Amino acid sequence: MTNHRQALVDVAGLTMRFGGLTALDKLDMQIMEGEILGLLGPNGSGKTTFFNVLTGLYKASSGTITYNGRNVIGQRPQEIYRSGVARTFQRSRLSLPLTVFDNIVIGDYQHMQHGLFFNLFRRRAFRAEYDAYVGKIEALLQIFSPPLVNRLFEPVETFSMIDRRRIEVCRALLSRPRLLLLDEPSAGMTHDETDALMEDILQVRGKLDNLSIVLIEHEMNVIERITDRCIVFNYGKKIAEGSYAEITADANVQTAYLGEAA
Ligand SMILES: Nc1ncnc2c1ncn2[C@@H]1O[C@H](COP(=O)(O)OP(=O)(O)OP(=O)(O)O)[C@@H](O)[C@H]1O
Repeated sequence: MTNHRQALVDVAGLTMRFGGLTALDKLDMQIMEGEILGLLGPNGSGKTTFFNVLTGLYKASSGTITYNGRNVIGQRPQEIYRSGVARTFQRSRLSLPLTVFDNIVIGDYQHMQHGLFFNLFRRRAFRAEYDAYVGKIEALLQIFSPPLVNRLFEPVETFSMIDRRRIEVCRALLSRPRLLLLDEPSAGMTHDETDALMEDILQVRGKLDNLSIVLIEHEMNVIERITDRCIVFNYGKKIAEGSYAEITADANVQTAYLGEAA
């Protein structure tokens, strides 16, 4: 961990309106190279909207997100993905009857030489690309979750919840992103499963050089354990920023959470 990190992403004046609702309100923030940044805030505070704008699913009403020296606002999701931003979703996007291999490859179809359907249905003709994918996926699973390597061609529906989550994270990592966005990876898992998944994520960060991770998470023990820094949203604004200890001691953060519970 170095103290002189560069900003990988620079967000300035980012505003996202849905009709009369302002989901992101003149947001200024940075994501630093190699950090694990926790994104916190009450329900509806704009966290997922931020991911959706950063990955090109929504076009911001105003403001900029500078990544790789370019403003991503207005770029298509595929362009942003190809430039190294990958994500997981709050709800699983796995196709349960398909194998681990197929699910992971589908996630990367934008990088494929011959397009998704060509590859899925004409595998023999494109053996070389197929073999390269098997090799890449095995290498990734070996880093992330070695027991999954031997189950590459089993359907996802036969896997536990935590393994499914691992598969989703591997799918996001296949493109070797510089920035990985994880939307509530602990959702639906037990404490033990969550602990194990977080351990895996720390392992991955240790092995994939300079990967930045932004984690939306409600489990405070997860945030405390794996983040280097946290940012707290409330009503689409950044209300606090700092270490876990700093943000949990912050009066504005306490009010935002207590206000929600009241
Ligand atoms: N596509 C949309 N159309 C209209 N309103 C939306 C849309 N997406 C999000 N919103 C609204 O924007 C606000 C922020 O939602 P968002 O999902 O970003 O919050 P969040 O912090 O991720 O919440 P949670 O922790 O519940 O996932 C909410 O009021 C939500 O209803």
